[in-house]
Amino acid sequence: MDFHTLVINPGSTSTKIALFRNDTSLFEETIRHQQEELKRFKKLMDQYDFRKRVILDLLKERHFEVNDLDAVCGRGGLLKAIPGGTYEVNDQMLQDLKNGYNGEHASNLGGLIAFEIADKANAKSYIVDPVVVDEMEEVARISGVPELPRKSIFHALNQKAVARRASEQLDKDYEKANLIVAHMGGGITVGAHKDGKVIDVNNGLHGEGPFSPERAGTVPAGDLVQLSLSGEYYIDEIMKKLIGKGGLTAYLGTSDALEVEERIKEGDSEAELIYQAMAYQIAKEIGSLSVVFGRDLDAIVLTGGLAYGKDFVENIINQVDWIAEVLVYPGENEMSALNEGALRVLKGEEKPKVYV
Ligand SMILES: Nc1ncnc2c1ncn2[C@@H]1O[C@H](COP(=O)(O)OP(=O)(O)O)[C@@H](O)[C@H]1O
Ligand SMILES: CCCC(=O)OP(=O)(O)O
Repeated sequence: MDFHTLVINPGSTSTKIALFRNDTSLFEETIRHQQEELKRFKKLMDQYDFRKRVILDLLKERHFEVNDLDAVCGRGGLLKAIPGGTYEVNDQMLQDLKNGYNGEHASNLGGLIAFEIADKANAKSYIVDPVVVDEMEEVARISGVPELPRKSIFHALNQKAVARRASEQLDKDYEKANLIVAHMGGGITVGAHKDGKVIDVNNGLHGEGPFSPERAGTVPAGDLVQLSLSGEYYIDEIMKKLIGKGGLTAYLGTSDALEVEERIKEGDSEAELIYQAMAYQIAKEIGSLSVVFGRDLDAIVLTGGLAYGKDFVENIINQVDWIAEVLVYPGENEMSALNEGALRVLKGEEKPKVYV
């Protein structure tokens, strides 16, 4: 029997869509959204109709009938912290995605849009390895302020998929490998994968780790408090400085690394400094996680959209290759990882987990 699965992956700077027949990709497309285009939406949920329309228009262009779908699998979402796996979308999940239980991120739209499209087609809807997968060790949760424990919010789906690929290349079981994986996209997360678990990782959403094309990363905490209380900004404006309008966007007015690279080629020294600083912060994050493994690190893995940037990647490698071998997998494997998660359930090889 053939299973047709539509995969939906809303990211901070793009909407990715793919259609699979069993494990064969029939098409995959990335629609990049300029800041200008998303700026008109005040809240994430305001993007719902826009992102759904993008997906449905594309299916129409490809002459694919929604009713022929067996499943729709979305990337989700800022739910409660949960173990990895495939979850069927249910009412509790819809509610938590809508309310942003752990905050706002484009992937909240993944499960919601998947459910609506699947519901109309009488198909199943799932999410796989959402950004809240939490395998952190207790020692890594301590932040220094008891009311503010560190949280595991990261590119779980791609980090896990790429870590498995790297382990295979190293001829090791993922469950026995020691890896540092840096996912470098609209957000940037760097995770310590030990024996198949991500035991430490920066919270890629809420102001921790390297700055990214659209996020601030770690900022001086006291100064942030002062700025927040200065009376010059509403809370939403401060949050936007951390997520959405931080990082490259704040310094250079764009989240598009290709544009930044173009500007550097044309001699823009400000663009060069900021781009170098982003590479420097990623290298420092990798360096700090390396102590988790002592001398037993198998490899450092670079992935995500920014890993296509040759000079950018070279810059990071030059700073960290003394620590361990560096493997580079540009882009991400999220679409096939989502499809595989749904397919395992559709084929009855695995039971879907229930979100409560
Ligand atoms: N060929 C490329 N060279 C350098 N940077 C690239 C390339 N392709 C995409 N990028 C950059 O990668 C970032 C987006 O990465 P991606 O993983 O697609 O993000 P997300 O899924 O978080 O939206 C953007 O800054 C984009 O400009
Ligand atoms: C850290 C949560 C996942 C994330 O940041 O995804 P994008 O880079 O796609 O925005």
